[in-house]
Amino acid sequence: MGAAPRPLATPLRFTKMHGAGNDFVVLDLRAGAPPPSPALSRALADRHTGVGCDQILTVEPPRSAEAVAAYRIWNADGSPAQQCGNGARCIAAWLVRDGAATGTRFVLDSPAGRHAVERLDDGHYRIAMGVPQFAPQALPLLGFDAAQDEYALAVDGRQVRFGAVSMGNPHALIEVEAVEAAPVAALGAALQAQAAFPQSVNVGFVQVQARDRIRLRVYERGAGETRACGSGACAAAAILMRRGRIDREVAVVLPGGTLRIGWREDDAPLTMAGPAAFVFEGEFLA
Ligand SMILES: N[C@H](CCC[C@H](N)C(=O)O)C(=O)O
Repeated sequence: MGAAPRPLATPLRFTKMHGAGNDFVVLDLRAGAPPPSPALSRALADRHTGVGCDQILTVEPPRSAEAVAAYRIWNADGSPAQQCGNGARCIAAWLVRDGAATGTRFVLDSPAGRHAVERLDDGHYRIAMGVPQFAPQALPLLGFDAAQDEYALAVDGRQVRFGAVSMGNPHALIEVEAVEAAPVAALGAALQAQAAFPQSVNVGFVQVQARDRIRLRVYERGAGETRACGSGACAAAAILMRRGRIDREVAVVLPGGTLRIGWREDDAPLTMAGPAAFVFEGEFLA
């Protein structure tokens, strides 16, 4: 029998949550504890030896006078991210349960900016996710000077056509006939590896079913395919709305659930509404 694992000097309390199946470990750092190191993020995210999650979310003191709190995001591979739509809804629900957020409307700060939050009657949350940025430099996407409805790159000898937008984090979008048949992992990883995406990219595969309903799968940067990607749903809707392919209110059907995106006009913030669920609380000892 080997020696027992030496537990952490002080157990790390966490809350396990998910938004439409995209799952998170939430850490309360409002008392000033440092953010998780990449190694700790990977240890927490490990689905066999850790808690298991797609991303780690931290709750932190607000950065602006209007906000009740700030949040930050680390992917399962330990890399930081500037935005997480499903995570924003979970942070909102966490702050309501904590008592720090009262009423039905409050503000959160994220690395991507400031977000108005609305608590909805059905327990869902609507988040203002900011104005989509189509300039290639915003992702960054190298090799293109100005925003295009569609880009093309040679990937493993094949021309891949995609849309691109930043929601604070980078997104590429490929239209497919049927999402269940899409080469999500193979093509997602291949596109992420392109030099044109120096900070990698989240890769969405979208099937337009109607002008108010799309199906989406996302191969996320730093996590692989997730059951839902909130900023990915925003990105897919923004790209398809800008192309005139869908209306300005759309249901985005992901493997883990459905999100509702609205974007009334191009220079207005895009909004995303959907669920946030608590799963369990615990102490991480490893
Ligand atoms: N993988 C993303 C971060 C998490 C986004 C996703 N989980 C969401 O709900 O928006 C990135 O590296 O930009």
